[in-house]
Amino acid sequence: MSLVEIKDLKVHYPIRSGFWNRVTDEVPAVDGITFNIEAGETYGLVGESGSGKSTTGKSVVGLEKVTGGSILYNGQDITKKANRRKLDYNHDVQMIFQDSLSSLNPRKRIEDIIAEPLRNFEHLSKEDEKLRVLQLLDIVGLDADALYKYPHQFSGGQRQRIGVARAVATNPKLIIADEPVSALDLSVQAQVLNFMKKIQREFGISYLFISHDLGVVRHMCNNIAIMNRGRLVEIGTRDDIYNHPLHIYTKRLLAAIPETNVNQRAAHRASRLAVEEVYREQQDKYYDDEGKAYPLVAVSPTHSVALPETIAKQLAQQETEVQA
Ligand SMILES: Nc1ncnc2c1ncn2[C@@H]1O[C@H](COP(=O)(O)OP(=O)(O)OP(=O)(O)O)[C@@H](O)[C@H]1O
Repeated sequence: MSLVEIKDLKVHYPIRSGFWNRVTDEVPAVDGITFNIEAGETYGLVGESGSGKSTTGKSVVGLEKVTGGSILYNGQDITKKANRRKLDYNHDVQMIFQDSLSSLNPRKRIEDIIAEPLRNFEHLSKEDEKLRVLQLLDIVGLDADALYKYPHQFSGGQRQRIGVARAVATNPKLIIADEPVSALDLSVQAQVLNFMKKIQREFGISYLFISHDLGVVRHMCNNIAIMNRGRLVEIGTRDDIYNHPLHIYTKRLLAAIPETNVNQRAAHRASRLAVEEVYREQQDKYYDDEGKAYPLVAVSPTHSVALPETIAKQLAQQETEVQA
């Protein structure tokens, strides 16, 4: 049994209009997605802005009401409130947000911010609480004098590390990290990601790592799902996604990773243009008549792509021949 099993999850937001504010339509933000997160792994959920990643993350934490499907945590469906309570779910599952400035209360000192989940769930003595907060600061590489400061007195990278310290305070089993490093400079990104990995090793945490950037996800995730217009278009291991991508949307995301090697830039630009041309000419092949992604089809035990079966198998075959 996987730690988390997301089965045909749907979250449709109602659109209201008119004098009576009636529901006249809906936005299928998440439109039937299925994937599993194993204990101790970092699972990547990747897609452009508006593809439904954050809505998925919020549903897993229990912050979003789901329209259909289920989210099993240790085999229990946590879309039902009674199960969340029974499982102590709010203790076991925490979230890290992109915008550390707005997610940390500006009027509270760091000591109180990090201690907040401890006060909610652990009820330690004052001395033990302080020791634990100091320990957490140490783990994320911040000095003890941080205790008495406020969020605005830290850099973006340091604030994000404070967010990580708060999220791991209660030894959670799963952390939903929603674009945790997108607002940071490249060098600081690497620092925060390394802390997240270190903490994962120490505490045995699983991450659902949400990002628009396949470049960042490569360093973090063993398994990756690519999300587009509320659906999953490709699922695979890191090797499947980076070395044998099949869906044109995945190829476009890969081509959008900036090339850091100056000598490779011309080749990178040429391959990016080639992908865009395929997209322009063949995009009908990749989506159904309503412009939606097809159901996923397995082309190997680890790799699935959202295409009609014959096309999926044909593309997988071509990919194998190119590699050989
Ligand atoms: N509360 C809401 N009411 C109505 N529509 C919403 C709501 N929240 C999100 N949406 C819509 O649902 C879709 C998915 O949004 P979501 O925030 O999950 O995407 P995302 O992939 O996380 O994008 P971003 O990275 O920009 O946050 C978008 O079309 C968005 O406009």
